[in-house]
Amino acid sequence: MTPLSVAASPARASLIANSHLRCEALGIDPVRGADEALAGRPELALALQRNERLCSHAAPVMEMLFEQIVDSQSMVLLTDAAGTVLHAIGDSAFLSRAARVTLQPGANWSEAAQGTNAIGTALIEEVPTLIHADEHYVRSNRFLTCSAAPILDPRGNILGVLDVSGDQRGYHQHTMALVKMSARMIENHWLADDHRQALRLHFHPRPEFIGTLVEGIVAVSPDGRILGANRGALELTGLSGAALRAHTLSTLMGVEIGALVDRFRHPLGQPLAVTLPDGRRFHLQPRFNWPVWTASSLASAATERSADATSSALPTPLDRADLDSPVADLPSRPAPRTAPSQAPGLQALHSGDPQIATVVDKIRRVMDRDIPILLLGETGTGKEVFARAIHQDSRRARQPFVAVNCASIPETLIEAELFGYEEGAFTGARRRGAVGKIVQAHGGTLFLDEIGDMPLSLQAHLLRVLQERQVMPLGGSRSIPVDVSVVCATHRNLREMIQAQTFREDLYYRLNGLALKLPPLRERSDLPTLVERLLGQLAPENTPRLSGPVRRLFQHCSWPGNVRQLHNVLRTACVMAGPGQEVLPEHLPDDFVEEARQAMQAAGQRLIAAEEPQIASSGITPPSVPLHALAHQTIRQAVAQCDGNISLAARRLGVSRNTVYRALRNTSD
Ligand SMILES: Nc1ncnc2c1ncn2[C@@H]1O[C@H](COP(=O)(O)OP(=O)(O)OP(=O)(O)O)[C@@H](O)[C@H]1O
Repeated sequence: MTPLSVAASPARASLIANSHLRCEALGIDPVRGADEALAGRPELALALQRNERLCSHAAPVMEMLFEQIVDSQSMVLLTDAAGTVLHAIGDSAFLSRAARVTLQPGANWSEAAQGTNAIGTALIEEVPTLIHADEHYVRSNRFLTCSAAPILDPRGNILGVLDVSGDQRGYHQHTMALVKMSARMIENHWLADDHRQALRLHFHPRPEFIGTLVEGIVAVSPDGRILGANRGALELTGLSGAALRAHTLSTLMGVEIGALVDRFRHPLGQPLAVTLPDGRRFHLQPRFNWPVWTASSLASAATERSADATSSALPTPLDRADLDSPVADLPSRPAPRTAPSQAPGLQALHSGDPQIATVVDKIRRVMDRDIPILLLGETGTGKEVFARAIHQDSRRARQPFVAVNCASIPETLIEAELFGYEEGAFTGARRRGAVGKIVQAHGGTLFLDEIGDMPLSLQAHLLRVLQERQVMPLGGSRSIPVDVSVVCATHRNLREMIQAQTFREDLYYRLNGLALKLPPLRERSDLPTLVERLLGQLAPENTPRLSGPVRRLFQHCSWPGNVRQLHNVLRTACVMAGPGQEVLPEHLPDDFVEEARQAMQAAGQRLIAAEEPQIASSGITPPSVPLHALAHQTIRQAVAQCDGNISLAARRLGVSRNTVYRALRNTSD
């Protein structure tokens, strides 16, 4: 094959120059290269186990890609998000040349390990990257030409990199296009797998492009929320993943979900023309799983939606339900890397309250110093939001953030969930073995939510793992080294638990490098700023604003559910008021207005009669049983009404799943 010249562009030149500067700053020797050794077999086995899902989606695509480049002195490689090569296929003669520069499974091709190279530089720049011949920083790699494209999950997190590397004399300009298309194919498989039960809308400005690799795809829940999108959808709509997920089908495309499902009952229906709010026009064709998309599921979803509307960039109950799905629980699922668009950093949580400012300041001082952080506070005060922000701002941000809710996992399963188990340790569905959450968090952050609910019997095991930094899976004989930063949270008083001998003192001191209390919302002075931000996230375009009476109700509410409750109330308000409208008391949930009105009356204030919503006239007699018992009873009733579906019950009640689990456990009421 005749070598072709590599197209030079200012953008590519500056990308390479920046990468070379980074290599200089890292002190990489261009002659000797970096000292990075090839990982041993156990490490590679672990990386393969952690990325099993990525490998299974990528393998057929890699085979197909290799068929296109066969006999061209080159190879196809797949790496994980850290640049470790997981899988390689290629011409045998070239494979042995590549092995001389450790371009083989188990080797790390991050920039820090190999200097400027397509895989490592694509991971840093997060764009498809071509590095040709002398552009490689390390001399021994200069016989190569490499085209790499990052592979992203539907929320924009990097899963890994697909790369074609070959002899630089065989460079072909089409290789990069092939790699990009193949990476997209893997991403589309991933999206379809993540949202097997969701409605998927395939769209493009030209109907003949639907079904090709340039189409956009969005996954939609039965109540019309956008759950995820492929890269094509982001490019075609011009919206970020977070902005897309803040939409519903009707706010984005002006179509109601029921009408759409009805229209496409016939599988050969013609594509539907839709217009986005900014005037872009598309043709769309849905794909969905008929048994799941029955009229009744749509009807119940619609009922739910009236109380639980649009989603936000922050994790919503629906995101959590999605994460809790069997697909998401697959042990091989790599934990998401937190992308800037997905979780706010600490700065974004700063909204003018002095107590929050102190918390943020203290966290920044201990950040990246291997000091475990313990977050305390009432339910809904944002402990998990803070944990994600800590991870996002840490040097581990590109690695996994893995959250384990010790209250929601049955006691009998926590051990297997946390520590993993070897093949054969169990029978039945769990026969195959699984990587535990601690190993999944390797390199990143492990968030142990509701640590006070960790069974006493497991506390010693957890302490040993944290001290020795090694995990022994159940039924296993080999320990796995782990490096995790630990953030814990609880609403319980751990000191009292230590006295009652239900929490180990040694574990408490191991977890409590810095304990921080998040203030309840009623004590925060930044309510107006918080409201403004949340409204902006919930309805980025045409943000509604609060009327005077609603602002007064908000000021007097005691917010027992804290920021979670505020978020839920505003979400309902946005839908009820409509885009860009003023939020009036009648747009708020009745029970909330009732509660806030009583608080106002107690404070000697009244809403002006004209402003009072109808509910204001209902009288309430004080209950004859303790309030917490009533609350638990209500929760149990809601769970029964939702046929045991905890997420649904929590969503309907506007409380966290933890609160529901706690109420269920507390059978003494
Ligand atoms: N600072 C914040 N900015 C925006 N939204 C927030 C903030 N803090 C909390 N929220 C909202 O409140 C919800 C609950 O937050 P989070 O799960 O972090 O609370 P928590 O204290 O961990 O609650 P629990 O103890 O019940 O698990 C989030 O999903 C988000 O919608």
